[in-house]
Amino acid sequence: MNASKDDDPRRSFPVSWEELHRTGRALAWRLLDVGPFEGIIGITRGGLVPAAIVARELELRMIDTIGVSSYAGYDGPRGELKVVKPPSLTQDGAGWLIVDDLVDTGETAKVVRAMLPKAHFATIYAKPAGRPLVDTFVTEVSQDTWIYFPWDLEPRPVDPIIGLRPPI
Ligand SMILES: O=P(O)(O)OC[C@H]1O[C@H](OP(=O)(O)OP(=O)(O)O)[C@H](O)[C@@H]1O
Ligand SMILES: O=c1[nH]c(=O)c2nc[nH]c2[nH]1
Ligand SMILES: [Mg+2]
Repeated sequence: MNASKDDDPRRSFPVSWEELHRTGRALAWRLLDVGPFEGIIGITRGGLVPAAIVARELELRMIDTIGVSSYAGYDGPRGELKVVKPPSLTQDGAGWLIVDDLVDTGETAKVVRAMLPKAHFATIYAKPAGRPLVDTFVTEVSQDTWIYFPWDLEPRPVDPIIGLRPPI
């Protein structure tokens, strides 16, 4: 089953800024053995913060983006993937690093890899369906998990867990 934010997936995986930073740095450590890279291409928008973390750690200053849009609106259903901003790079991507926050179904990765087939594709998180499309990632979560990134969260009061217990 593929999770979506509209489905109430079985598992939710909220990520704090600190955790994202730590796991982004862990990704940079893994990429150290793969590079050096000419530069980095962030997949907007989710790949922008991870790309900034990796660029800082690997001292990459050539930064490009690919803009991919897949939802009709914030809460709309997932629509057809559209490349709203192609990469500036006109070659096959050899020597370049592509960074996104996660692969889920792998559809975004497929579109991006078709544009730059020789680039190295890295994400912080991977779900099983997308995993074969990623060259390097750090943390795998199950397909029915929805990852909540810190830019999509705000701290809120919650009821005590005991109150959530169903009545006997
Ligand atoms: O493997 P997939 O099923 O294609 O899903 C992964 C993509 O979905 C999310 O982006 P989204 O299209 O929601 O846009 P955003 O990065 O602008 O939030 C995420 O940032 C990945 O890019
Ligand atoms: O914030 C997100 N969390 C996810 O788990 C996910 N899967 C696709 N797109 C996603 N966006
Ligand atoms: Mg994205």
